[in-house]
Amino acid sequence: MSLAQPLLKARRIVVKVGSSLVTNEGRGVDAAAIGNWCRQLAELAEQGREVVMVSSGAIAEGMKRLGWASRPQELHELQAAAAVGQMGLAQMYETQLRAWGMTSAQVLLTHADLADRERYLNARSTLLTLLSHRVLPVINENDTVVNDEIKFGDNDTLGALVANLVEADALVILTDQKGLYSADPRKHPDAQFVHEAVAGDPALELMAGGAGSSIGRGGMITKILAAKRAAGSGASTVIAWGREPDVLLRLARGETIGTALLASTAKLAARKQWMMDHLQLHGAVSVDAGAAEKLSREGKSLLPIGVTDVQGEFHRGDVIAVLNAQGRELARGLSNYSSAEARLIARKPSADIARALGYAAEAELIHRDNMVLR
Ligand SMILES: Nc1ncnc2c1ncn2[C@@H]1O[C@H](COP(=O)(O)OP(=O)(O)O)[C@@H](O)[C@H]1O
Ligand SMILES: N[C@@H](CCC(=O)OP(=O)(O)O)C(=O)O
Repeated sequence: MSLAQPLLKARRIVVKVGSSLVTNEGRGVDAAAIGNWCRQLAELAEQGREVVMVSSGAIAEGMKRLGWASRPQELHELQAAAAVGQMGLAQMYETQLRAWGMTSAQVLLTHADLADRERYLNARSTLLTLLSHRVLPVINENDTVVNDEIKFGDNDTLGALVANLVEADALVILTDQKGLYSADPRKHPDAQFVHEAVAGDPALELMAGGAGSSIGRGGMITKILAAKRAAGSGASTVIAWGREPDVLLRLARGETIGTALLASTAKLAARKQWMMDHLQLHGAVSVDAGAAEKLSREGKSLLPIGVTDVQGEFHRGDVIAVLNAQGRELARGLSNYSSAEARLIARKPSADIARALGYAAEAELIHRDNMVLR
């Protein structure tokens, strides 16, 4: 049986690295390890792939800089450590990526940012814009502003949410083990290696234990759940050892290293299903026959020029219906503009949006990737 190669054809990839790898088990930001991944990231970019990095390590690095031997219990102490350590992380990625000719950007996110539809769309647009400029975003949780309830808690979950956000084709989780075993290999040296499985298979959750070191947080269970979440938007996950030589390049060449957790649904179908299940209607726009034809027959985005009427009050990021001249619902999707803005730009060419509003977000009122035909 030949094994799947989730990265071989992946165009957009999210790579997550854990604290113990990034900080060499808490000894401090590991320049050699980060340099190694950055070299590979630059080569992937050279191949025309878009990569987003999700890196942990801020708390571990901050603790080292502050001279703290053990991890504090107090949340604000952890947040302070993260603020200190994030400087070192960002500096290291910036320096190493620049050495390989890459421009990097720092993005700090919280759960609340992605739960709020407007901020979700803003984060998505910013990340996609960075990628379109061939900039490599380096993401971490914004530890300064999070409390227990709204924390991602572990960066595996953040990696999966970013994969959903940018509609990545694949998520790579680099850790201190070769992949998933049938039980925690630190406690069960005879555990069997899992080469491939379907993401979301409940049997996987029984195999996975908690963190193996005092540095990492989530352990294998959060990686299994992250793979399930990433599969929700059609991305397959690979869990692999971060110190495996040329791990990213070899995965991209189709080598079967680590554990592949495969998404069973296609990317766009999964995302659209998610939209249908989660979002309620906030308003509607009527469109002319030309726009109706473009949407229904050609699967195109809805541009403001085709909009003849705007109904209800909605915000950027709300779901609205698209109606034809007879009032039949053709589609629904996420609006890039509020109802007030939509009224100002209706019937106008997209080139006039900036003049009408004083700024332009997107050329489309609803992008086709954010739209489901009825
Ligand atoms: N079934 C399993 N297979 C592999 N590793 C496991 C398993 N169950 C628990 N673990 C533990 O998970 C650890 C990796 O998680 P963690 O320490 O949080 O790393 P990271 O910092 O990379 O997120 C491994 O070192 C291992 O001890
Ligand atoms: N934002 C925290 C993330 C901690 C965390 O999730 O670590 P890990 O389980 O090693 O990915 C930090 O940078 O320290």
